[in-house]
Amino acid sequence: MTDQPGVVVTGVSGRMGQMLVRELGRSDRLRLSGALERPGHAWVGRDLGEAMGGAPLGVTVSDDPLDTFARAQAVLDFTAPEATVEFADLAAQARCVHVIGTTGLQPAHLDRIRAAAHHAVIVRAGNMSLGVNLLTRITRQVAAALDADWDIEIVEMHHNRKVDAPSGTALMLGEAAAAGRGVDLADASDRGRDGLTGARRRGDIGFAALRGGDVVGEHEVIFATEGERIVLKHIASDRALFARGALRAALWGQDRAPGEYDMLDVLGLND
Ligand SMILES: NC(=O)C1=CN([C@@H]2O[C@H](COP(=O)(O)OP(=O)(O)OC[C@H]3O[C@@H](n4cnc5c(N)ncnc54)[C@H](O)[C@@H]3O)[C@@H](O)[C@H]2O)C=CC1
Ligand SMILES: O=C(O)C1=N[C@H](C(=O)O)C[C@H](O)C1
Repeated sequence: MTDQPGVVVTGVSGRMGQMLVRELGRSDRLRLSGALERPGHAWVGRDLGEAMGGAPLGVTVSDDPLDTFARAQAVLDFTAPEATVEFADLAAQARCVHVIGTTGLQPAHLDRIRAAAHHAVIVRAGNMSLGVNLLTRITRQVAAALDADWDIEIVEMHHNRKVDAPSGTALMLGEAAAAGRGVDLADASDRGRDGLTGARRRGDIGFAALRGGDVVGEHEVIFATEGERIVLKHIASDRALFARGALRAALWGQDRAPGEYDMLDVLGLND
């Protein structure tokens, strides 16, 4: 028996799920205690290591969240919005730290997550990397220093399997720019221009999403005015950095008071 916190990885066959398992294998502070996939998935009932094409890990892939969460202290969740809100309820019941990386969450999903956070620790971020979280701080600062003569555009590119747009990261950067400017993103956001759109509205924060190939994640915040542009850019070239951020959040959340936190809290970048 070990006193390292036990961790469940949900969506374990996914791009992030498998990366989380690899990073847990390297950790000497957390141990993999369970693996979850959706009911009907081919991996359910199989040894996780073998399903991943390697040596047995002694962990059987389950489709029963209640049972796996009951034997864990943390849940690492990079799945899909409907799954994530169900896991938020169940992880809170089991008093597990729920680390949510899932993006594409709509207001109703966010309300349910907020309710679950009354009972347990939830760390949620559209991007778990240090670089992007720092970039949100820089974006807020630059936006605060410039007036609306500077147009703000956020451009992101991801792999061709991504199902949500704009990315969670782009929205985090948009929120940061809006906060710096002292406006509400919901009022200022301009998404998906097409056709005869008319001229750009002063003060808008524009979003553009590109999809192609195997791009892990690239984000640019562009501040453009007459005669000059400032471009802030982050490039993620390895999903391991998101996984390492999630493990750090799971550890940070142990023994913390219930509530909803983000990676700025975990990284000590919140003011
Ligand atoms: N916050 C961050 O740092 C990052 C967030 N993401 C987000 O994580 C999510 C997943 O991304 P990927 O791994 O690329 O997707 P993916 O499609 O490769 O994996 C998702 C997995 O979730 C599983 N799943 C869906 N419903 C489930 C359920 N009810 N129970 C158990 N498993 C279920 C699917 O079967 C699949 O294996 C996306 O929302 C993505 O935007 C991705 C990378 C970094
Ligand atoms: O789906 C992805 O791959 C990613 N999703 C997150 C997002 O929506 O921003 C984080 C990262 O960019 C990769």
